[in-house]
Amino acid sequence: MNPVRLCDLADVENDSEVTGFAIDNRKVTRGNVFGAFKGAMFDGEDFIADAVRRGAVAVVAAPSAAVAGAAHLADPQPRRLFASMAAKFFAPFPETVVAVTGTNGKTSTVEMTRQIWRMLGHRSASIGTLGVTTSDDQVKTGLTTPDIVTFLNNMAGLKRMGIGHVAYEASSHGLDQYRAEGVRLAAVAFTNFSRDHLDYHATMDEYFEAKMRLFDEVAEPGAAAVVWTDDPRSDAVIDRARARGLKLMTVGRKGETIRLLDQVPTPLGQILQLDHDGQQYKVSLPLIGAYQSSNVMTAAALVLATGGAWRDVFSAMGRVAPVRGRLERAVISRHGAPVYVDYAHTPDALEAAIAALKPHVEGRLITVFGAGGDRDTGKRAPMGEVASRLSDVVIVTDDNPRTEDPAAIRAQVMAGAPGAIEVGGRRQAIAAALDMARQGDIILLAGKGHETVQIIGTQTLPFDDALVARECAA
Ligand SMILES: CC(=O)N[C@H]1[C@@H](OP(=O)(O)OP(=O)(O)OC[C@H]2O[C@@H](n3ccc(=O)[nH]c3=O)[C@H](O)[C@@H]2O)O[C@H](CO)[C@@H](O)[C@@H]1O[C@H](C)C(=O)N[C@@H](C)C(=O)N[C@H](CCC(=O)O)C(=O)O
Ligand SMILES: Nc1ncnc2c1ncn2[C@@H]1O[C@H](COP(=O)(O)OP(=O)(O)OP(=O)(O)O)[C@@H](O)[C@H]1O
Ligand SMILES: N[C@H](CCC[C@H](N)C(=O)O)C(=O)O
Ligand SMILES: [Mg+2]
Repeated sequence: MNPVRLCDLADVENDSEVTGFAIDNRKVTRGNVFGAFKGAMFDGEDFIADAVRRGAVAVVAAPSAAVAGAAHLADPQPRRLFASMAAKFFAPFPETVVAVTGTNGKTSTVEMTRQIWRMLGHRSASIGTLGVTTSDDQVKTGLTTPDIVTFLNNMAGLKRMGIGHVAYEASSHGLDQYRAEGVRLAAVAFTNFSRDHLDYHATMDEYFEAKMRLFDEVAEPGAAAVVWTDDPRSDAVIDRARARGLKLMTVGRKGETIRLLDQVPTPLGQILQLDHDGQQYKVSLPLIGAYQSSNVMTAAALVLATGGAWRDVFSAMGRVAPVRGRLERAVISRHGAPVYVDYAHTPDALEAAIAALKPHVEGRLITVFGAGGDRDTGKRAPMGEVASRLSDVVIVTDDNPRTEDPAAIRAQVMAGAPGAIEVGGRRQAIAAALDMARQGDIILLAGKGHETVQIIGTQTLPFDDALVARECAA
């Protein structure tokens, strides 16, 4: 293969050979392009000299950065320039890539998109909170949208494996930091919008704008835009999609592409009555939770947008498998109460998860949850409020307290949850819920879903809600 030269990647006359890309000086090797960005914790510009010492041939940084001994590729938005150069370096990528944004439902939607493509005979993958998932394997990356170098490297690796279809989650952090782009998108999707991450974004509008980068900038005109219609922000998203020249496809109760006419919960799932092209269809979705119907419809539209035939897509919708940690039934207690594990970690998601289980509760709904440390503090009381308004028993406990005092986080959640029981230590809380549950009750363990650790202080300890529930039930 011909060596890649700097002048192939950017508008410069420098023909130095480029061997790779790095955003962390400690990972720089000879011939790399180093991206020096100002972050939340560090200023990447402080590491430029070391990166050059390690052999960086070019540094992508703000115009004001001091760069000596390597080419300075200056841009007021260095992350964007870095992403576009790295994309040229790592290409080729899978031919059919779609991206999903929204506060909740991204992981479920990309995973269902992957599954439906697979059922249609395509080799497919999803990238997101669960890691990189293919039909054979799941490799964790640690973040929903990993850093741009890992992201593009993963995409190129999937292409080399012969995978042509990829659905990825574009988180607001990822979009804001240009770490989820560079790959041509066939379609983008919007699931919903509600409170989260206000530790990072100053206001709800700023949070929304970060998500809208996917529609306004990352997707090229002509790509399809799948929009869930039943969210207060849906119309704004539809306007953005039109303004950008995207091919609009809407799903939901007001959807034009797939309309939800009716939804009836059954013991093992739900029956959806859908309209497509003026015809009515009935889907037996083997997943409980009204919210999963939104996700499966969005996934179905993404597959339609990328060439799937309705007949095949429609039949595949009835065969999607549960997504790990999303209303996953972990165990049934000794007294006959099922225990569900769900990743709800926002007020809206908690409401959706509780609403999902409500139709199945004969006795009491017992909700166990906490709120993450070093994250949006303003969502804590509202989560408490939702849980206590909609459940019969609420147990407030710990969920990744990180560097905060767990008792102080619990107190902030309790402030919104009158009558809740406080149990420090998540294992103790789960044990307490299993102890009190009787036949007809349902237990919801919310907030950690698929996670397999509890982060306390700077320690990352093994912890899996589903496993702990099974242990407590034994
Ligand atoms: C707040 C946030 O999103 N931070 C992410 C961001 O870091 P940052 O750009 O602010 O970086 P920084 O640590 O301040 O460092 C600045 C620069 O100096 C470089 N550096 C730093 C130290 C050093 O010794 N050498 C060096 O070169 C860094 O590589 C970086 O380029 O970019 C890093 C890599 O690209 C991420 O690892 C890091 O995620 C942190 C660990 C994190 O916890 N992020 C969470 C909040 C997050 O992003 N979550 C969303 C999920 C949201 C959702 O799904 O709801 C996600 O997409 O995963
Ligand atoms: N369409 C939806 N509407 C409302 N709530 C939902 C929806 N889909 C999922 N949820 C809730 O949000 C939780 C997280 O779902 P999922 O992991 O699919 O979302 P996500 O957007 O990937 O979340 P994250 O931002 O943490 O990556 C679920 O466990 C459920 O409680
Ligand atoms: N993507 C989310 C996940 C939160 C999950 C919850 N268990 C927590 O740790 O707060 C975040 O990083 O804010
Ligand atoms: Mg996710």
